[in-house]
Amino acid sequence: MNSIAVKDLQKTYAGALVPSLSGLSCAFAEGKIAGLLGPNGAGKTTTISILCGLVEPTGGSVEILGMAQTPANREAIKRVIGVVPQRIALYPQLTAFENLRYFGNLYGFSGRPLKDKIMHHLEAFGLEKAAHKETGKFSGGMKRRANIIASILHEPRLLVLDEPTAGVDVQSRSMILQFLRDYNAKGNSVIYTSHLLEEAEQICDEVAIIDEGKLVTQGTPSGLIGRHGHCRNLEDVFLHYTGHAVRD
Ligand SMILES: Nc1ncnc2c1ncn2[C@@H]1O[C@H](COP(=O)(O)OP(=O)(O)OP(=O)(O)O)[C@@H](O)[C@H]1O
Repeated sequence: MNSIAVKDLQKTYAGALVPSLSGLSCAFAEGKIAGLLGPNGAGKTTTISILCGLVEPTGGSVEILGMAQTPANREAIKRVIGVVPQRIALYPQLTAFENLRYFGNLYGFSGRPLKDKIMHHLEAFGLEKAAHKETGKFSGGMKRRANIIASILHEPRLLVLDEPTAGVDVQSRSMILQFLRDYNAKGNSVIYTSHLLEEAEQICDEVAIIDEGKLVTQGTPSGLIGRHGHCRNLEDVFLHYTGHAVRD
């Protein structure tokens, strides 16, 4: 089974002159860590927003863990997918614990089991001492780690993260990457976006490079590097396919 499969995905935002996605097709096998890579404006966030049902595509089809993304499957998909957005989705005036209790309640958890679950994750992410601190007072790395916990309370089989390691220090990044490896080792699928190609090369079983709303290539990092004699690493592969011109 695939973790996700999108076919001929199209998206033109209301009022936009050019499409953000123009026929994107790609699929990742279940149980892998997959990277969705591309330059600024390639359509990564749009794709992720469509995968998690926040943005309606203008065309094409989406399957999540074998389920077509239809209104009838919305609830079933919500139970198996966890989404960590690029922007921090926490209430700054609430403590970490209060934020996580709120998100846990949304998934139907409450009482002692929810409290234990929250404390377990806070500890795993090195945030137990900050449990009762307002998240507005957290550092960038602490906010990112708490943001991830909010998305895994229901133990989704598929975790989708939009630039989870952007702008965090080395320690938080290392903790987040180890978490992704451990979460994947339990049999869960992970799809994530990043501009850090060295990181993606290390952590991803498979990557898809997209540009201008289309797939340009897909494969394992070593397979893609080996395909081109002049490419020493994933960054060389990325530049080979997307060029050196800067993007708006
Ligand atoms: N809400 C929106 N309304 C109009 N255009 C949008 C909207 N969101 C994104 N776009 C446009 O769609 C295109 C793809 O954007 P998207 O954010 O999906 O790319 P991205 O690959 O995630 O880029 P980045 O690496 O900069 O985050 C861009 O041209 C962007 O300006």
